[in-house]
Order: sequence, then C-alpha cells, then structure tokens
Amino acid sequence: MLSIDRLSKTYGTQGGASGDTALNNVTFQVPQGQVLGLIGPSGAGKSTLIRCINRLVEPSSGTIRLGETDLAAVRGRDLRRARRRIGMIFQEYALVERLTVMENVLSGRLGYVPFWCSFTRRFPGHDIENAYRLLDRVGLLDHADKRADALSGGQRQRVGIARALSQEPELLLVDEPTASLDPRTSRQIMRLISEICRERELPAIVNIHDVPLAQQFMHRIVGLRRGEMVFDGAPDDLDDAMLTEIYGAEDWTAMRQEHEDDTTAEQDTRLQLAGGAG
Ligand SMILES: Nc1ncnc2c1ncn2[C@@H]1O[C@H](COP(=O)(O)OP(=O)(O)OP(=O)(O)O)[C@@H](O)[C@H]1O
Repeated sequence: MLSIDRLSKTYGTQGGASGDTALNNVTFQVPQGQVLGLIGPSGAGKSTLIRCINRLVEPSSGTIRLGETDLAAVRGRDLRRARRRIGMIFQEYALVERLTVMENVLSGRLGYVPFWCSFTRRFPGHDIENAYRLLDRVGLLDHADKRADALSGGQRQRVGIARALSQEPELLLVDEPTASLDPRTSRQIMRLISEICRERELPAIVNIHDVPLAQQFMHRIVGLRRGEMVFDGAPDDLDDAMLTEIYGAEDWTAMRQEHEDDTTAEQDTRLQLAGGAG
C-alpha cells in the first residue's frame, strides 16, 4: 500500500525566492491492486506528484510511505533500493530500440543482477523464465526475438509493461501510457494495466489526460487543480459539474458519447470477427 500524507511541493526560483506551489497538502492512500487515475488540467501538479514519489523531484514537506519506507526521506543507497521497488511505465515507452524485446524486458532486472551479468547480457535462468512468462501475459511471446524498433506503438507499450513488471515492483507509476496511441490500442493497454494490477495486487498511479478512458478503466480517480486535491472517488461519481470544477467548461456529454461510440464500434468488430471465425 502507498500512503501519501500532506505532501507539498514548492519549486524554488533562481533568485532563492519561492516559486510555484505545485502540490499543496495532498493526502491519499492507494491500497494493493488499486489503479488510481490522476486527472487535472495542465499545470495541476500531476507530473510533480509522480516525480515526488520516485524522487526525481524533492518534496518540500510531507511523507510518502511504501510499506515501511518513507520515500520522501530516503537518501543515497536507500533511495536507489527504494526506486527498484517502483516500476515506471512511460508515454514514449523508453525502450532501447536496437535491443530485442526480450533484452528490453530483462533490462528491468539490471538493478538486481551483478554487473558482469548485465555487461555480458547473461541473466540468471529464473529471470529469463520470468521474462518469457511476462511476455506471454502481455501477448508478445512470439515477438521475443524481434528488435524493439520493429514493433507497433501498442506492442512497444506492452514491452514497457513487461519490463516494469520484471522488476517485481511493489508500486507502478504510469505516466500518460496512451498519449501516443490510437483510441482502440489505448483501451487495450489500459485494460491490460488494470487487469495486471488486480492479478498481482499491485497499487498503481496513472497520470491520464483522457477523462472518458480514465472513467472506463480506473478503479478510482483523484482530481487535482492548482496543486490541490479537488476530487477523490469512484469514476462514476465524477459528474459533469465536478469535471467542470476541475477543468473548466467543456462539452463532457459529447466527449463521453464519442468515447462510447468508439467502444461500441470496437465491440461490434470483435463480435463480427468472432462470428466469422466460428
Ligand atoms: N522544474 C520546475 N520548476 C519550476 N516550476 C515547475 C517545475 N515543474 C513544474 N513546475 C510548475 O509546477 C506546476 C505543476 O506542474 P506539473 O508539470 O506538475 O503539472 P501537470 O499537471 O503534470 O501538467 P501537464 O498535464 O501539462 O503535464 C506548474 O505551475 C508548473 O509551472
């Protein structure tokens, strides 16, 4: 379980005066297996929150507990150890393009194996077996030996998911996982992340811009506005009035309708394919 308590971040300015307050007393917990979607307009503090958790940004105050560890307080070797417990999934996948799918997945083990293993790219047998299992789970077993640059965007993100899981993380931080993908592939990726977190009882925080997608797949949603938490609840409780409070006026009904039309079209295609195959 991840437990964030009164987390604040004020960025400094070059002259030493205090700058923007990006997070103000943010408090929430993410239980095992829960996928929490972080929404809010540009500048709301979503990236700052994710970066405080993996400590790419230094929190100004507050605590971030992962199990017994306060991630906001660890330093040096303890910080490196703590980071190994956090799996990251990125918008642009962050794969090594010239390496194979399998090598990319195994790179999630780099923090665990001795230097010579990574240098000679000889990983222990159980790491390799586990990597095959993960590739099977994300639907890429047949692609293990392909180079990453030969894959589609959706396939690359599946490799990114398998790599994060190969770390055997206790928490997943997911930054805009579908921003570079088409709507159908986006839904497949979000479904996969959500199912995997449930299966493995992994807590996850997903920074997500697409509100209908968040409402379809997240187990819970936290809304930020100017660094303050203005919503924390079930996706269905996020009504148009609350969305307008978070983002300002938009045609939420039209946006939701478009998403539903898209989802229905996808289901129809699946049924037709299933009918054709049977
Ligand atoms: N390195 C920085 N130095 C100073 N101010 C920063 C820095 N990074 C972010 N900020 C400020 O902190 C606030 C929150 O920014 P943040 O990037 O966390 O928002 P966000 O919700 O992730 O936005 P987006 O959706 O556009 O990525 C903004 O006012 C931003 O200008």
